[in-house]
Amino acid sequence: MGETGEETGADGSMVSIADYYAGKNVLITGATGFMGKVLVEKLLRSCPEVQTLYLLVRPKAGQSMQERVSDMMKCKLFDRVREDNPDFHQKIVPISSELTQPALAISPEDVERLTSCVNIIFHCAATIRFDEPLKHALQLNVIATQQLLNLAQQMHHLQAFIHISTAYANCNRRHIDEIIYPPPVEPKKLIDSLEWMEDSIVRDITPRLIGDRPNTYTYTKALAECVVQKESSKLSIGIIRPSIVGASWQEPFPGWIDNFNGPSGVFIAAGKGILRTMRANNDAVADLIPVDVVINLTLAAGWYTAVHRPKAALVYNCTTGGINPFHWGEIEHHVMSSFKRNPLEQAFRRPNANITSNYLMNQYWILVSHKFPALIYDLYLRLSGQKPQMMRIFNRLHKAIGLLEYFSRQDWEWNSENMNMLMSHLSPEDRKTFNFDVRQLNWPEYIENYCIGTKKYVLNEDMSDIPAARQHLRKLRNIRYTFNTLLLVFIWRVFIARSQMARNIWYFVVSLCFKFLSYFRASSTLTN
Ligand SMILES: CCCCCCCCCCCCCCCCCC(=O)SCCNC(=O)CCNC(=O)[C@H](O)C(C)(C)COP(=O)(O)OP(=O)(O)OC[C@H]1O[C@@H](n2cnc3c(N)ncnc32)[C@H](O)[C@@H]1OP(=O)(O)O
Ligand SMILES: NC(=O)C1=CN([C@@H]2O[C@H](COP(=O)(O)OP(=O)(O)OC[C@H]3O[C@@H](n4cnc5c(N)ncnc54)[C@H](OP(=O)(O)O)[C@@H]3O)[C@@H](O)[C@H]2O)C=CC1
Repeated sequence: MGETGEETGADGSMVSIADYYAGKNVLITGATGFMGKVLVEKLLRSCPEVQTLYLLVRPKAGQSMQERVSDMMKCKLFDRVREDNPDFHQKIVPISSELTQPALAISPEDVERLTSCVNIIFHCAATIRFDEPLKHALQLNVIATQQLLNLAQQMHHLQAFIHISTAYANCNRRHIDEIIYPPPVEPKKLIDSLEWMEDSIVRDITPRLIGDRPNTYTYTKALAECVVQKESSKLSIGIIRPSIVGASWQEPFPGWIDNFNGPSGVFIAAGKGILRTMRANNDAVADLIPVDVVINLTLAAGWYTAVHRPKAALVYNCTTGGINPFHWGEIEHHVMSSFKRNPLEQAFRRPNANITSNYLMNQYWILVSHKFPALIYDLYLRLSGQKPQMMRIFNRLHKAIGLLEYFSRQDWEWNSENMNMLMSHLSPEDRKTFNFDVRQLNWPEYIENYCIGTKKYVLNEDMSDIPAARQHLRKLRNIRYTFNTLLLVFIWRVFIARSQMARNIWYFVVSLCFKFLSYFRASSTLTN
């Protein structure tokens, strides 16, 4: 490990976060991902004196790493940085790297360059898929982390290594402290044993290995924490554990989001009127955390780790539930009302999703509100000479929500003392610039911006089209009324009009309703 971070400025006062990053060379993995992009943007905007950002990037989908990084910098997320400094791209140096390859596939020249100048590492890259085969998740989330740590140890001027984990790495526990729990298995042993196994054998034993964790993602993230901890005597390490990372709260502008992960895909499916039911506990805490909060905390933790050099790796549970709780029932309410005010274009049905913790109820609504309409719509498509597609969409949706339900049906308690400790070390100015105080978060406002963000930045829909989208919802409502009326007439003709007994029951029910109505009217006249 290289030199220490400067604890105080020239006047003896504690250096601010921006002052600390001034002149520093920063290495970032996962910079093309959702959180990585926000990290790069914030560093450039709020720490304008930072020297160079080295981004480990792989070529992908026919694009070279240079092209990918140039595209990334054109993104709307960087508008504010571009305004402040049109030449900001000069601070960014992409380094070709495929994290699943030996030595991360970094060229010897680049290794030389990195080891001689990097001061701080932010390790964001990971596979976050819940259905990732164990071998691949292990390769990327654990082995690549180990290789990055090996590289970090060769760096002469490294002051801090910040690893992004997840608050759900230990989701097999109800209460989660800011400590690294013993691993479910010794990572090295697992790596050695899986190496010679065929993929089909690994697939068969995966459920036994992951035990009471829901997927290979949380399992390998737990193993990665242990791998990181093992190096904490040689490096100054911080581990950030965010819960469910959502759209931005304030920075660089409210509601920025660029993917379907976590709740975003659920919100969109509900806004499009496709998703009508999902298993979730109304009263369970929905531990969403805005991406800008996570990034502010990450940068502050980088500063703290470099300046204070804690003896053991410090873990920061970055969650909202214990500080400013909000529940899935409330999320459902606000998401629905937001999409009614700001509808998405070309909705399949009017947005009306309900969550329930009851398995049978959910199955009933899947049948009535998902499969039946999909069947009718596919029939319509077939009859009009088009390819049926709705059932296929629902099957994919059911697979996705099936993987998410583990997280929406229960809640966890996270201790977040280190987050509070970190906040207490910031100057009032830094507390504003790198705000991660979620007590100030106004949930209804945040959810509204989140939903608008999915519309604008994920679906690329224009806000000026909202009147047309509203008109479309009115059309859908009229179709529903017409359909219900036709169904009632059909039921009457087929079942009631043909049987005396059914007619008697029908008249009895109708007269009971009338009696109830006149009683209700009479009693309300008396009270007035
Ligand atoms: C109003 C109701 C209120 C409800 C309240 C309840 C909400 C509950 C939400 C609970 C969230 C819990 C999250 C827990 C997070 C743990 C935190 C973390 O650490 S880790 C972070 C969390 N990690 C995660 O969240 C990862 C979870 N995701 C996965 O594991 C996989 O995506 C998959 C298995 C679900 C689908 O795999 P597969 O079938 O192979 O599909 P591909 O992936 O290959 O995508 C193909 C295409 O489809 C697109 N698209 C994708 N999703 C959706 C969608 N929902 N819709 C539409 N589209 C979607 C996608 O963009 C792509 O487009 P293109 O590029 O082709 O154009
Ligand atoms: N999103 C969330 O809700 C949460 C995320 N986290 C953690 O935050 C971190 C970032 O997550 P997020 O930004 O959402 O994830 P994304 O999937 O958006 O980004 C993943 C990043 O990792 C890179 N990467 C993946 N595989 C490789 C590879 N083989 N070689 C090089 N780079 C690779 C991706 O690059 P490429 O563009 O080339 O694919 C991308 O830049 C992860 O560690 C995750 O575990 C923790 C809690 C919640």
